[in-house]
Amino acid sequence: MSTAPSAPGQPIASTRPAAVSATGVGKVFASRKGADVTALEAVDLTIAPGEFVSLIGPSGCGKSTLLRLIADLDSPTSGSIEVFGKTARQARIDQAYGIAFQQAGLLPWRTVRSNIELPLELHKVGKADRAARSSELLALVGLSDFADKYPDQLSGGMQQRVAIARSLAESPGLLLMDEPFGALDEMTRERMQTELVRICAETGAAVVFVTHSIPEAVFLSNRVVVMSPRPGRIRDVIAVDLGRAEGRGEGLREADSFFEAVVAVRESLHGEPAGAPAARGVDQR
Ligand SMILES: Nc1ncnc2c1ncn2[C@@H]1O[C@H](COP(=O)(O)OP(=O)(O)OP(=O)(O)O)[C@@H](O)[C@H]1O
Repeated sequence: MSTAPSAPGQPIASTRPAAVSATGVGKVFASRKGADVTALEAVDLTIAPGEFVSLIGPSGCGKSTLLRLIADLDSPTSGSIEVFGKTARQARIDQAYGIAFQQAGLLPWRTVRSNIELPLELHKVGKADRAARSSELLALVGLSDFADKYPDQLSGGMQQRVAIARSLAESPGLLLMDEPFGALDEMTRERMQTELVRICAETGAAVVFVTHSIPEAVFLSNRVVVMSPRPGRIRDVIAVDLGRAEGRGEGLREADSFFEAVVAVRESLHGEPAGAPAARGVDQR
């Protein structure tokens, strides 16, 4: 995947509509007591089809709020959001994206297969097509042997893989993920990251990924969006070029390029001036 955005917050060049286009987005939560909370201010961000973008920033800086606005689970107070050239509302109606959050959110009384098939069932996809699609997805996330198990018979990492398979059921061009690996142990988390890179390469989905983990953001992303403390604004957009999915093995986590990108994101988060020596070799736009 190409990773050469043309300007801060701008996507890689493409003639297709952007996966996400946020322009001047602000969000104020009104309070009855008069102490309104400005969660987001003047957020401009364009994400290209197939691009993986992480949002990172201090607690309460508005990462989840931005994701919820893209998903049309809430509305911006100012500015606008488009998903594949449609309003966020229309994109939701058209099922233009899949969602995966920290809790896998599986239905305990349904098998793994029928959890994955749920969105298809809700959209009246026929039984045979559902079965074919869920078999494909089970293979994609490496759970073919667990199709008939129930969620409580799976580990946390396996449950997250089911949730990811479910979010991919309708072949969305965009995945919205809010700390999907936050509850996993470190080893499982790293394995899941490797799998997610592979799945994204195979499906071509763009991803907006909220995380608190700098290494996770760097390992997964084409660009890391660093947000400032509340009111959340985009402080920096750091392009990361760690190569194609096939090359992102475990060794990459010990490579200089990985380390340099981690340092660049860390320094940006801590508010150090762009262009600090440790950020050399990483695009700091
Ligand atoms: N429904 C709401 N009503 C009022 N305030 C809200 C609401 N949702 C979020 N906020 C406030 O907006 C700000 C941003 O919250 P948000 O959950 O987006 O932050 P975050 O960066 O995702 O935080 P964390 O990293 O801790 O999950 C916070 O101050 C939060 O208290």
